[in-house]
Amino acid sequence: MNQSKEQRILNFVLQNAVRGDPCSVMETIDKYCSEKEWAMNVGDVKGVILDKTVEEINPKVALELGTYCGYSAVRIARLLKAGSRLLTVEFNPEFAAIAKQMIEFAGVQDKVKLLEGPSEVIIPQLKKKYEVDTLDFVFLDHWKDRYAPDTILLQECSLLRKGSVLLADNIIFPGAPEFVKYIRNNPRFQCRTYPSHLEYMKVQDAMEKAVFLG
Ligand SMILES: Cc1ccc(Cc2cc(O)c(O)c(C(=O)NC/C=C/[C@H]3O[C@@H](n4cnc5c(N)ncnc54)[C@H](O)[C@@H]3O)c2)cc1
Ligand SMILES: [Mg+2]
Repeated sequence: MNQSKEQRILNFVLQNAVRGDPCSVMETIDKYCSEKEWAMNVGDVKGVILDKTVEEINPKVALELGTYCGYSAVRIARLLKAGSRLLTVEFNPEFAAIAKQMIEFAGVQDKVKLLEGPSEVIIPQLKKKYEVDTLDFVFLDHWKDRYAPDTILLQECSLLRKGSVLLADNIIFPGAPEFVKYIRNNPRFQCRTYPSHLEYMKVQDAMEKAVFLG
């Protein structure tokens, strides 16, 4: 049975990246996806916006929705201080298995907990089952029509506190119109748009940062 693109990306990392070196893993994925097969990782250009946001917040507890191959999980986890953790949610078992291997190869497994299942099921379990009080940072990069409902769900589950920061990928391409409408008109969020480019392409994209005001 021929391999999936995601399996080919993982194999390329296992054969070409330096084990235990998160930057080497990110660079290797970016190299493969810009030269051989495009894939929907946040990538090296928007990745800098992600890095700056994580460094500014220095989150103790971070949540990622949509692990995919684990590129942004590695990217975020490499910046987390000792004792901080990233919970990343992925419902596709094949992608979850690939991401798990990617995270372990990068050597950030002690900071990352991969939760397999749909965000709408996992989010309501975060407090009791995963011992979360509130989230300092949330990276949204899953199906774009889930951004708004999951942002509402996070609030309903009291997982956001004054100052919690959401960062959403793909505000322009593929776009998340319901989310943008919801968040920008919402007095409980302070929003800012970061124009950028789609990963590995000369296509306009943007990220939206939304700070919960409590
Ligand atoms: C054809 C085409 C390709 C790519 C683009 C451009 C483009 C560029 C980008 O940066 C993109 O992020 C995307 C994009 O669609 N991302 C969706 C990413 C989903 C991942 O998250 C997983 N997932 C999806 N919903 C859930 C959920 N509820 N609970 C748990 N996991 C979920 C999936 O299992 C995938 O692992 C697209 C435009 C058009
Ligand atoms: Mg994306």
